[in-house]
Amino acid sequence: MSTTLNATTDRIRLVGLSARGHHGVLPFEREEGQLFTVDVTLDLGARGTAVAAVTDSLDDAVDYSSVANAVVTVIEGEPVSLLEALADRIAERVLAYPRVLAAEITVHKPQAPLDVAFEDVAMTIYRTSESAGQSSGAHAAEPAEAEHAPAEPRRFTSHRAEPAEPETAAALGVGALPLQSAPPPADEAPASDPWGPDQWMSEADEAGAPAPGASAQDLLGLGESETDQASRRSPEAGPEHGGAPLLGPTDGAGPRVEPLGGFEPVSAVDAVEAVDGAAGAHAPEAPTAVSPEAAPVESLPTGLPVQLPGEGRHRAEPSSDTAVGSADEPAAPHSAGLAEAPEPVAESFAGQAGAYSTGSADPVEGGQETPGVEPAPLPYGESEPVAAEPEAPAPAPEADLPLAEAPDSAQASFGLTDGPLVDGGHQVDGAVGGAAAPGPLSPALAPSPADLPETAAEPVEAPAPLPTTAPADPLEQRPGRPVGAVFALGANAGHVLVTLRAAVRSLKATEGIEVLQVGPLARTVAVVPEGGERQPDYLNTVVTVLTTLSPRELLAVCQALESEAGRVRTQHWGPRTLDVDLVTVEGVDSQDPELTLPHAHAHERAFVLVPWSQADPFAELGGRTVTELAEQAPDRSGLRWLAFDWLDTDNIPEKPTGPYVAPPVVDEDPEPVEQVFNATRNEQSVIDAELAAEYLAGIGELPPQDAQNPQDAPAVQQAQDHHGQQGAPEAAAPAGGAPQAGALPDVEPAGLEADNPFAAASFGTDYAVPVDAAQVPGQTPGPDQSQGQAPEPQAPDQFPVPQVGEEDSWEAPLQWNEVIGGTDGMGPRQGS
Ligand SMILES: Nc1ncnc2c1ncn2[C@@H]1O[C@H](COP(=O)(O)OP(=O)(O)OP(=O)(O)O)[C@@H](O)[C@H]1O
Ligand SMILES: Nc1nc2c(c(=O)[nH]1)N=C(CO)CN2
Repeated sequence: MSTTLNATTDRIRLVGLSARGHHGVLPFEREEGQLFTVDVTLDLGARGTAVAAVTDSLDDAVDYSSVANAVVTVIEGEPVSLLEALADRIAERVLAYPRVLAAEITVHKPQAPLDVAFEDVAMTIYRTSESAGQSSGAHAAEPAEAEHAPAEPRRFTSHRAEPAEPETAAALGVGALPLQSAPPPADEAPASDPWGPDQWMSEADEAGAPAPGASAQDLLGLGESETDQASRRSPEAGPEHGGAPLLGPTDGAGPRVEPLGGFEPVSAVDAVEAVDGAAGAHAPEAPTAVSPEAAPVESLPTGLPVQLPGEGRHRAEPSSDTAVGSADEPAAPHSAGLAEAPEPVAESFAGQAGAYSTGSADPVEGGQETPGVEPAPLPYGESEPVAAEPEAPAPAPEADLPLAEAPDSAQASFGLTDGPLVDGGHQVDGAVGGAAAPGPLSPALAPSPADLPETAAEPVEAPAPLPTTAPADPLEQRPGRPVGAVFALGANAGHVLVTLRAAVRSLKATEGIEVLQVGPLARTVAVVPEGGERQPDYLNTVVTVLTTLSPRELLAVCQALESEAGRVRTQHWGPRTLDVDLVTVEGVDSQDPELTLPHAHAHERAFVLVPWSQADPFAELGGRTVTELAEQAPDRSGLRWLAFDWLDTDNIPEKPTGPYVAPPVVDEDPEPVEQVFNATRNEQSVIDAELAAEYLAGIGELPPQDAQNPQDAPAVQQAQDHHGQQGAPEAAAPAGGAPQAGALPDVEPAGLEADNPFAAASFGTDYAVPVDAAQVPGQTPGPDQSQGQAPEPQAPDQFPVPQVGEEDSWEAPLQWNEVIGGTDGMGPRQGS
């Protein structure tokens, strides 16, 4: 196969078309997806743009925006195993456009699961239009043919430059234009495709786009598999590496796999170039991103040791039945400077959609939502685009009502019903479910018992029947569309690793919650109240989600997870088998002591901020980036390591050592909770409504029509029960003590041992000592094991400074490493 790509042909180049795809050989690639970026050079032949140049009409041009969307649709479409197959499908798609004589496709897979540091894997193929080849052989776009183009301009001005109109191109006489050998379907996404395209990324999913699906011929013999690639020690060994210039002729059957020096995804529009100069413009640009695998440990703010992931990265790991997929993040550039930088979920939650708007069919920018249109909910995995052109009447007047005045019709289309109302922590009896439709998340997020470890917490149950009345508590309100939320998890007693894994699984299985990202596991020095007893290191992580639950329901989820992990509250900031805090809920600001949002201390906790910044590099909190906050957090030096594959492998760094701390035992009766309504919804903070619309489109749902209806608000019964039993005492107490950013204590590190975990947390020294240095069996002080108790908590009127103890006082205690980790369910050593 020859090429028409040369300096004499007109070309359109789209660079950095990025989207999340689920292509790959490995199961996790199929499940979790990853970033793919595509560069496309369309060869229009010699003077291929001459007609459009004269008419200045899009009808006579190749609509690059349509091409861009078609490419993204392929990326997001049916998963394939090999880059070869993906590139071929993209080539086939773009070659179906009239006037496109040939195309060079480069597919970047910068997060490919290689076991070596790398920046990118890129495969380039070059394909000519089959018809071009047939009609004019290797010279599909001879200048002589192109010269006919301007001769009859009136004949083609009425044609749109879309696929499936080959006659249009033929009429132009601009080269030998391709026949439409692969007429595209109107709907590119297979109905059963569990990774159906994000609606907002495929709005130009036009009828002219060709069908995906490479021919067997194309799929055969086009190079090695990604598994083979991954097994090599270097990606340079591709079959055709290093040969042809990128815009020069290549063997159409021979994709290239190139290690590139990085790339910079850019928006399709910005990136489009009408390349009319010489070849060579395809040189890799200076990298602005550091791939996770390639990033040095030193790139982390704290310089802490990092366990590089064995499979490239760690993201949310959907359980086998949670492959919703459609809420995956859209194209987004990599973050820079992070040792592990999974692509951000659609947007940082601080900038997401106005989910707490009135919720009743409120229109969304971009026409993603269709007020009044209520198609039947689709099962997960089915992709039904949200109508782009609403046929329904304008939003009802009540859509603009304040939240407290939201109509009672709100819940219907979400179907998140059949649960008791969480009414400030008290179930309202007599509730009746309002909607029969299943919740949009429930089918896909239904727990799989097999997925749960032995000690896994049970998934939070589906909401129960609904009451007819409820207080106008903003925290009770379910969002009008899925919103972002962030959970922080920490544990330092019991089987910590098992517990945290179980908690993540439970979150994934919780109805109304879709886990987007699971942060790395961070081993952190325990931050304890000033004067408090030292504690073993924590393992911390953060989970970002999309949710349709109300803030109080999310708090109930937190408490249910804690209870399922066997947590009992014996002291403020005491050792715990599991602590789950709700860090943020998009659009919600609350000073309610029972549920303060954002969490009162999150902005100053490196053990929250660092995993969070890794899970969502673009996250913001209080107007500052989480990354920045992490760097300034007083406990930042208490980070010992990060592990990114912690859900998938036991091959994590050294687990915390020190005395085993038995889970505390409850010793007090619950007290009633005094409900305080002191929350607001800050709709001004919500700037991107499309994310949620895209999410809903992806799961085959429309936004709820009646999400504000408190009577339809469900509850998590299990969580509710736990809340009432165990959350009450502490919930009744003010959760104050949160300092303002910038008012943190300035503590000096003098006199501390570098490997003193408590000192490290307290005094901001750069703590990056090898883990072994901290392993001093029997030397780590901690609470009294015999009682599992620690001193009384101090009044939380200031940021607690981690306590620096005197000499270690414990003797030969059971080492935490012996009980903390593993999935074997082994309990603490007895009799030691
Ligand atoms: N954003 C929030 N997330 C979780 N709990 C919160 C939040 N805001 C307030 N609370 C209240 O805080 C109470 C105490 O929570 P918890 O026992 O987890 O505190 P802690 O872990 O000892 O301290 P911290 O909340 O500072 O981590 C809970 O009963 C809950 O009602
Ligand atoms: N390192 C670390 N320290 C803590 C943590 C935690 O999760 N990690 N949680 C606390 C109370 O929730 C108090 N201190």
